[in-house]
Amino acid sequence: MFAVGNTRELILDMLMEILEKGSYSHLVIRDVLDKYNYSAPRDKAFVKRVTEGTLEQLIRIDYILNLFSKVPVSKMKPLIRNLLRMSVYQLLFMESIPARAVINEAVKLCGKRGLKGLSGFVNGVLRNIEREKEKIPYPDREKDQVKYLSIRYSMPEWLVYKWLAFYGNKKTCHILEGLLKEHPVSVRLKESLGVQEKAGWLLSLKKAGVCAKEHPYLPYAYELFGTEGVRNLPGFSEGYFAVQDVSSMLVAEAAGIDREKEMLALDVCAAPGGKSMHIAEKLKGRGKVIARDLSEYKVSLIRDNIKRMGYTNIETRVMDAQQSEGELKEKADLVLADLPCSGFGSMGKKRDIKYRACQEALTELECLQRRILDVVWQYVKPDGVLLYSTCTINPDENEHMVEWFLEKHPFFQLESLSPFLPEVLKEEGKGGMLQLFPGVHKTDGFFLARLRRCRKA
Ligand SMILES: C[S@@+](CC[C@H](N)C(=O)[O-])C[C@H]1O[C@@H](n2cnc3c(N)ncnc32)[C@H](O)[C@@H]1O
Repeated sequence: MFAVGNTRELILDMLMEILEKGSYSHLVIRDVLDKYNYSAPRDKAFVKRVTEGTLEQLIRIDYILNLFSKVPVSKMKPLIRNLLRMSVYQLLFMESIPARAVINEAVKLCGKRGLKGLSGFVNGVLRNIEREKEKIPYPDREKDQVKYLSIRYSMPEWLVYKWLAFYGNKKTCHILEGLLKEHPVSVRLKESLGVQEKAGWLLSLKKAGVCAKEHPYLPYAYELFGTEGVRNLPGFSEGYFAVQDVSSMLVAEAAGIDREKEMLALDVCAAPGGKSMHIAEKLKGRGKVIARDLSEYKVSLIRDNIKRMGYTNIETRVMDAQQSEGELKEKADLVLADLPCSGFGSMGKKRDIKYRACQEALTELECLQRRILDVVWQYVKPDGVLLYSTCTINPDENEHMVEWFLEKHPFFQLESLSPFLPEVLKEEGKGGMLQLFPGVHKTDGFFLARLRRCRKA
């Protein structure tokens, strides 16, 4: 079990791993919480909150540190800069923790990690911030809106600039606010579960201190509050549920599966298998899903999930979606192209995405998306459906990508998503594309388009 002292040490190590070594935050946090699952829920909640919060508010925290420290954040020793960052997060955003405790623990940790000589510096910077925290001068919104929003919401300036240009002031502010709101874990409960099994699951979650709320969009979607990790929850190993954002669940809904007909669905970028499994479930054993991904490792993630959830009608394959698989030409009733993307829609859960992104990487991703789309449309039978989706809110990867595709492949047509969507989204999906935004919709940011192949090429 970890206690207060080493709880903070653990957070420091996690931040070093994520911010200095480049590991993915959601994986680091998940692995640590799984490893220390036996620890007190309060300690686990603290570790998660401080680590995620520090990442979420990093730009604002660094801005403040640069105001109060003679040494710029970029020139500090990595251990010191991350110790200061996590301490500033606690001073500014966790009122329930006495400032004295935050500062003392930081000074102690500094010495424990062999940097006793810098403990005076750490002490001084944190004390000054604590004293002045109500009077911190932020950039003037009127004079420099981009800078103001960037620091206020800890979003890189180039992204704020891009979103203001695409979406305007009001929507951009909604998105920025939405990304900073609490993001509970959402899960898809197997629709095939009986009433008693479902009631038993809800009860055992309650006993485990987890509050499960039905999501307003879909009856089998639940949001889980008060959990620091899902793998140890009741029902996980039994395969009762899959972790999936509600936006992603809409893809299998949009597939419009006719349970009377056998069908072949092909998911060309399927790992870890969330949408493939959901489609397999909707098929109810009629027909098959072929779930492909780029590497053996990625496909092993799909296999693990299929095994846990108990689906039998999914076949997995390692395959680069840029390569053509001749035997599948015009064979699939449904092709799902849930492509690698910038992931801006899931920044609320994967808090380091915003710091990793850059325009060059976006341009590369768009080229990859075009190359994949240019191959995978061929698998769609005449009269079959191609679903294109991303978990981003970047129009170049979404609406503009669909426009590009339709121009090049005019034998596809957008088809209304409305018949497949929950009531509140029907209007927005009627043109065949649906863009969901954090802070505007009750989901992560996500894009979906339904394209019908009208004839042969
Ligand atoms: C958005 S994720 C897919 C999520 C998945 N559909 C789900 O619902 O669980 C994109 C996937 O594309 C895969 N990928 C990236 N490049 C690929 C390529 N050239 N061919 C096939 N898969 C690729 C990645 O490994 C990643 O698993």
